[in-house]
Amino acid sequence: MPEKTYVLGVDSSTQSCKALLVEAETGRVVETRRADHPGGTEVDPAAWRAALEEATADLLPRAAAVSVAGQQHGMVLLGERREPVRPALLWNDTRSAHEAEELTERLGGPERAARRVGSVPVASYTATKLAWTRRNEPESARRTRAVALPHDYLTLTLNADDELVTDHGDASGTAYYSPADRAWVPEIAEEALGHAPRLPRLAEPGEAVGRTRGGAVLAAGTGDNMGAALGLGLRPGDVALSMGTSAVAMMVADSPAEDSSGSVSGFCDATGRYLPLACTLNGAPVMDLGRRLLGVGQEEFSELALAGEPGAGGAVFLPYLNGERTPNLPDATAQLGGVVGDLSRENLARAVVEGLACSVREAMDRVVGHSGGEPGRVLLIGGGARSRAFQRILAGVLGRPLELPDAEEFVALGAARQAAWALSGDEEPPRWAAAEGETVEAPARPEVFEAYLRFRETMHPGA
Ligand SMILES: Nc1ncnc2c1ncn2[C@@H]1O[C@H](COP(=O)(O)OP(=O)(O)O)[C@@H](O)[C@H]1O
Ligand SMILES: O=C(CO)[C@@H](O)[C@H](O)COP(=O)(O)O
Repeated sequence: MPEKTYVLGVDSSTQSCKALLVEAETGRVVETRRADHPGGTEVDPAAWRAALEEATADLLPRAAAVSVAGQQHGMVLLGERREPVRPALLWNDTRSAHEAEELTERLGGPERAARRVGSVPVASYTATKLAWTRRNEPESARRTRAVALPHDYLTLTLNADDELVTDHGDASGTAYYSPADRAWVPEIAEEALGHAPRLPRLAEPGEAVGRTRGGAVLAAGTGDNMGAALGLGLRPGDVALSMGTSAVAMMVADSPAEDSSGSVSGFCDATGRYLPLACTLNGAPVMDLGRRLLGVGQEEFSELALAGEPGAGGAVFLPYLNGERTPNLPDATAQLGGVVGDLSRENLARAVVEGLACSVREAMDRVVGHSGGEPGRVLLIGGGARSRAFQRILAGVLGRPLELPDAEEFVALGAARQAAWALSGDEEPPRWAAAEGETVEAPARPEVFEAYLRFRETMHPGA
């Protein structure tokens, strides 16, 4: 029997690095590894590199091709010898909110900004972090020779040719890239940093960008959400909801979003199409906080929330733990309203999960509203999707069934598919069987979402 060919897909996301060894022909996952990342919104890229090495040590030698997908937007400043100049600032670091407003102004206001760089910049976008660094740490800015994204940096560490490369998907989250032109807008990076940094070469979808030292083909990699869309085989009309550190709602599209309201990020995907997306800063860690406060594990927290009443006895939770991006409230904190003397543990857990579900519904409504159509399938993925309470409560708040694809780690699976694509040299990604899954249904609870919006309007009028 001929030897099987394997490819390696990596997801270097906010909380951890996950690696899947996958059969190139079928997409069947044969091995899974994981290594933790440090917490915080500022991380030394060396820690990601160490996690990548740990998670892939015994898998990389078995792979004919490899691809790294990574958390989007993070600013990795590289010096003369390609060494990180300072810790990376992550997508969920809101310190550059003021610079985001300034950049939007400089680009001619929201409408022009959306046309020029695909999205209205918020603090997540890399360009705003460059401007923050120039203003607050001029020495770090001065020492910077090249700017990379997390996945570009990790791909560079694997590349025997030492070339810095990125893809259009992750590039589209920098705010110094034009999705309409599919090209960098280097003058934005230059103005933000105070001098022109080297930017990675933009690889085309499916391109083999080099080889590892062991001889495996290296794909360009991509942003984690683009990886998930590729891993899911997202079809027009499908909505993918990802419940990781962030909560994301995304669809695939044939043209850039250019949403001047700022609700929808106008990203590229990893296949040459586009990926309109709404992202919140507060995903699964909202449930982590809930279970810490109640002193229970994930299972018990889920059971408590399911035992609470729909509407949580009037308690309403705005889950903006780390500021928020959808809606754009970078300085917000979380708020619990409607608390009465007999608030039970069950209803407290319920309020936390309902608040999270409402914030996901808001993100999804914005993306679907922008697409102008009715959604087809709604797919739920990511670590937080394992919570039964979240599945059921979200289905109720959305008022529609949710599909739970039965595979896990779609970002790493998408990266593996990109690696197999680069290995094949074909025009299109390999056809792998779509993941089957369970459908979750629950009675519609429009009143829960209405109560959430009313409370939000009281706390943040006009948000
Ligand atoms: N059964 C569960 N219930 C609720 N949350 C969960 C469960 N399993 C994992 N999570 C949460 O999922 C998150 C990690 O998801 P993941 O998609 O890996 O994040 P990221 O890609 O941002 O690193 C963590 O906050 C973790 O606590
Ligand atoms: O900022 C965004 C998308 O614009 C986030 O979705 C990051 O890409 C981080 O993703 P996760 O770690 O939550 O998967």
